[in-house]
Amino acid sequence: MIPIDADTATDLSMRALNLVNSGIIVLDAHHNIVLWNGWMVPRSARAAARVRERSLFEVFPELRGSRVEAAILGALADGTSTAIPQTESRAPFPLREAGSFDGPRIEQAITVTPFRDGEQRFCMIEIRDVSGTVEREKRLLDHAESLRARSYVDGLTGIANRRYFDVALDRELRRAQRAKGELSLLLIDIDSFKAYNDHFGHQQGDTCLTTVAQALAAKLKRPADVAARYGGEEFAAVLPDTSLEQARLHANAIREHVAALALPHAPAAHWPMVTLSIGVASFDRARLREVPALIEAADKALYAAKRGGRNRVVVDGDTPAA
Ligand SMILES: Nc1nc2c(ncn2[C@@H]2O[C@H](COP(=O)(O)OP(=O)(O)OP(=O)(O)O)[C@@H](O)[C@H]2O)c(=O)[nH]1
Repeated sequence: MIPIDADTATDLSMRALNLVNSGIIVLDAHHNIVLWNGWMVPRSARAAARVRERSLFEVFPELRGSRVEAAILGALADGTSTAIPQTESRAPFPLREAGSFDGPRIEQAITVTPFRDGEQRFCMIEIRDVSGTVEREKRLLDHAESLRARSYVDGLTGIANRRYFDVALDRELRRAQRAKGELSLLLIDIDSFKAYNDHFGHQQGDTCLTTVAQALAAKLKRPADVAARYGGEEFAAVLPDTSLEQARLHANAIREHVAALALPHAPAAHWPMVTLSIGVASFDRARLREVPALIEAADKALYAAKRGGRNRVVVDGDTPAA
């Protein structure tokens, strides 16, 4: 091995420092820059010769009052090391992708480490580019968010699915119980849908389901109202702050709206156009205070609407249809 003298070793150290894949700045006790490595040059658009012996806060005045300034003061005064993760202070140094003058700032993770040379104090600032990590994190969060949103949406009709309905009904029922409020539930079924499928085919059946779902959602105007596909050709609506009689009116408006679309039905159906039967029940402290009882009451009313001839609304407590 060829022996290396001290000067050569220093020269090699400097060259290695310029190859490091993060920003290295060394400051003296007066915050003046004594070292500015090669990584910093294209990202700050400042050559080492232009910044050496100048105060860091003169080169980057915006660092005044920042977490970075506090860390530097701490390092030079008390010898404290500080790590500033990107989550705490995203991009304190105005550094950009090499060659880009107006692009977004590089996301930065920063460490400030004090050291001494004899009596003299220094501190080293290391800046790592964590933009890739931040971007990946953001993509993962976006992906998780879209999965969560999709897991609550019915794939065919685009309205809320059964899972969302269960969550919403449970939440609204608890709220009604707590606040002594009102809450109504509609169970909605497309009449003679088997005949529709048999006559027009399953694909047109799917289109019909989507049209009805969208018409139902469009009739529910309050933000807290929920229209959901309950299963198959059955839908449900959760209507907070709505009494039984108000819910009857809503249900009739929905029924009339869908009948007025005049979607042609199969010859074997009860009515010449696509129609709905709707059962209505409301939260009732004495009798219908839990989800299963409320659903059962709405389902019984729906069954009565079917027996009563379809294309009608039956409300829990109405005289049973003949
Ligand atoms: N096209 C399509 N049809 C569906 C879907 N889900 C359920 N159905 C059909 O809906 C029909 C429901 O039929 P039934 O439960 O016998 O009731 P109905 O013919 O609507 O008669 P009533 O409810 O008594 O008026 C069945 O033929 C199911 O195949 C779906 O996602 N797409």
